Amino acid sequence: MKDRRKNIFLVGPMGAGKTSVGRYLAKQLNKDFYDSDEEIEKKMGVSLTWIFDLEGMAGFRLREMKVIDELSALPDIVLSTGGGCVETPEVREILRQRGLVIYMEVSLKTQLDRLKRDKKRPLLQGNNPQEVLERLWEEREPIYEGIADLTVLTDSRSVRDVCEDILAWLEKHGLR
Ligand SMILES: Nc1ncnc2c1ncn2[C@@H]1O[C@H](COP(=O)(O)OP(=O)(O)O)[C@@H](O)[C@H]1O
Ligand SMILES: O=C(O)C1=C[C@@H](OP(=O)(O)O)[C@@H](O)[C@H](O)C1
Ligand SMILES: [Mg+2]
Repeated sequence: MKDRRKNIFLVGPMGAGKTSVGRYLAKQLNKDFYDSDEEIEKKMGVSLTWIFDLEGMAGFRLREMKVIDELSALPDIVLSTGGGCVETPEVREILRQRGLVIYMEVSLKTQLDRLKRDKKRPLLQGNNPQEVLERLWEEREPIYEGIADLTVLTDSRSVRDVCEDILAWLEKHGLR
C-alpha cells in the first residue's frame, strides 16, 4: 500500500478552483499534477461536452472512475477531480484509501460568479446554473464533508491564498 499521505486529492463543487489550485499546489510541492477531466479528454480526444452528449452521465462517470483509479495509483501526485466524482462509491473509497482528501468549499454566489462565462461544464449548459448548482450542493455537500481530511474556504481568496492555506496545514501536520 502506498503512503497515503503522499497523494493529494482535491474535491468540491464546480468553480471551487480544484483545477487552478491543484496545478499551483503541485508546483509548490514538486509533485506531478493531474486533472481527471483533462485526462479523460486527452484519452478520448474529444471534449467533456461530447462525452456527455454521446454517453450520458453514466458513461462519463464510468470513464471518470477508471481514470481516477489509474491516476490515484501513481505515487506522489496532486489530483484535481471533477465535482461529481464523489457520487461514485468506488471513487470515494479509492480517494479515502490512497491519499489526503481536501474539500474545497465555495458559496453559490462565488460559483455563479466564477462560472458565468463558462462553456465547458455540460451540466450548466442550457440549464439554470443557480438551480443546478443548488441541487448538486444539497446532494453532494455531505459527501464532500464526509470524505475530507481538510476543508478549505475559497471565497474571496486567490488561488495562491488557498494554496498557502493548504501548505500551512500540511506543514502543521508534518505532512510536507
Ligand atoms: N480562488 C479563485 N479566485 C478567483 N477565481 C478563481 C479562483 N479559483 C478558480 N478561479 C476561476 O474560476 C474558474 C473555475 O476554476 P476551476 O479551477 O476550473 O474550478 P473547478 O476545477 O473546481 O471547477 C476559472 O475561471 C478560474 O480561473
Ligand atoms: O459536478 C460535476 O458533475 C462535473 C464537474 C466538472 O468538473 P469541475 O468540478 O472541475 O468543474 C466535470 O467533471 C463535469 O462537467 C461534471
Ligand atoms: Mg476542474
